[in-house]
Amino acid sequence: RRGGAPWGGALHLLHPGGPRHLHILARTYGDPLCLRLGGCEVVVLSSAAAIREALARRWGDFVGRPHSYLASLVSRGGQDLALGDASPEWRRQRGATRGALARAVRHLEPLLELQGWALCQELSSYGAAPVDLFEAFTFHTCSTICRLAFGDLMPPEAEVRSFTRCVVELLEVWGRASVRALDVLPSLRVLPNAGLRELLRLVERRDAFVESQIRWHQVGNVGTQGCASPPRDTVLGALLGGDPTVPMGPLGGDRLHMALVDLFIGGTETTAVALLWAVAFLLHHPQVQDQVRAELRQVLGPRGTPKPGDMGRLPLLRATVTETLRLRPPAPLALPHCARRHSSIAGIPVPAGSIVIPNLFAAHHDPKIWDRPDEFLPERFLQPGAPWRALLPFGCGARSCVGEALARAELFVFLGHILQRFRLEPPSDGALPHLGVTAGTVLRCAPFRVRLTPCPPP
Ligand code: HEM
Repeated sequence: RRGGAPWGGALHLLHPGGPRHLHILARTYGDPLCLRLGGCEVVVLSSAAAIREALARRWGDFVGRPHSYLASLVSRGGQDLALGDASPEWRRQRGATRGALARAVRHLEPLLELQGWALCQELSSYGAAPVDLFEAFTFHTCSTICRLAFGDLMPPEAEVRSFTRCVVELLEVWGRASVRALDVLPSLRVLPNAGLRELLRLVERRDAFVESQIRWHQVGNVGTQGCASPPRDTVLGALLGGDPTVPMGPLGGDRLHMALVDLFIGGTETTAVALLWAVAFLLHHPQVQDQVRAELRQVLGPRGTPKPGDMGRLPLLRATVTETLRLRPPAPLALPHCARRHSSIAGIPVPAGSIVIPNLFAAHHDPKIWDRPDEFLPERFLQPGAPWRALLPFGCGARSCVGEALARAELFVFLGHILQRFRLEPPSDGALPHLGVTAGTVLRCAPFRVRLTPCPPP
């Protein structure tokens, strides 16, 4: 409808250009863009105004998630916080998880200090050799969630590293075209599928790790610092009912299991790729690196380190993180929503059952809102009147990201620690990272290497 996007346009949805092609389609055919795919209405929203209208103002109409064969297989029949449809059980699961995270995030400062320090120690160990930082970043974002979830009773490092690889591989295998095809072409489900077998093997490994942690904490062990399990101020402790102030708790069974799983799946790779994109842009813009480092030195002195509460005092570091999230939102198409009843967006009728895709990538590149939208300009967020409301890397409304505060704090603290300790330089052949985007649930950047040169003490 609206502009009558041809069937050929719909094929772009499945094409590995992903969000960028949807963005071009929206510019050509308008917003919202309505397509018919395999008998289903798909509505793509490409402006912040339309996304806010659907997900925040009319949240009750669009709070659902579409049914998916694969999502159901990996989430114990849809008991998932992120992919489960809206129901009273889901509402309780989301309320309890948000409450538990919000409580744990209040104690974030020492935890991020420790994790930021450990990250820089690992980076120091690479010496002057150019390195790909993907593995280090995913391990430290996953460890942060482990510390929040399990406190000082978190599993040993080797186990967390192996679990991190499992979480990353799971998203990679799930995103393969041969596996995704099972969602749209049911007839393929009767054929053997190597990707699906691998996906189910990874789900088993993921579940074994999470289940062993829940069991270990339920029986009331004693941690290295003598605290009884589950510690009240951890996410798992609060979800198990250790904290009566957490609303809608306690959780149990599959809902508890899948809530924990979602913290790891939702928070590991997204946060790590945001850090990687920040490093990639800073390699292209060494002058921004120098300015952020100067700000860190001036505000924190020679020994201070950035804390989550310093965002107001370190506006350029914060703006650098924000500009990275604008240009490369780690979840470029968010997660699909489903219309629970007949509704409308921007005056266009949307039938019940339609799939609604918020194209955050397009909204963040909208030339009507953003001046020079394709350029990395952190200073745009230092100016009065910057269009903050058009920035939606975590979505908005009733299904917005539950880990937003944690992710923002991690990105700010980790990037600050790295820039205080190291100059980011390209390898000796001068090769700069490729900044192009590819399709996928998570917006990965092409692998690149960086040299980490220790900064001389001020
Ligand atoms: C830079 C990092 C992150 C980004 C950009 C991001 C982005 C998003 C987006 C766009 C959504 C979908 C919103 C929608 O459906 O409209 C989402 C959902 C979600 N995120 Fe994040 N996220 C990040 C980090 C995290 C972290 C650290 C956690 C937890 C520890 C987390 C847990 C979740 C969960 C559980 C959901 C599902 C919420 C629901 O369906 O009700 N995310 N996130």
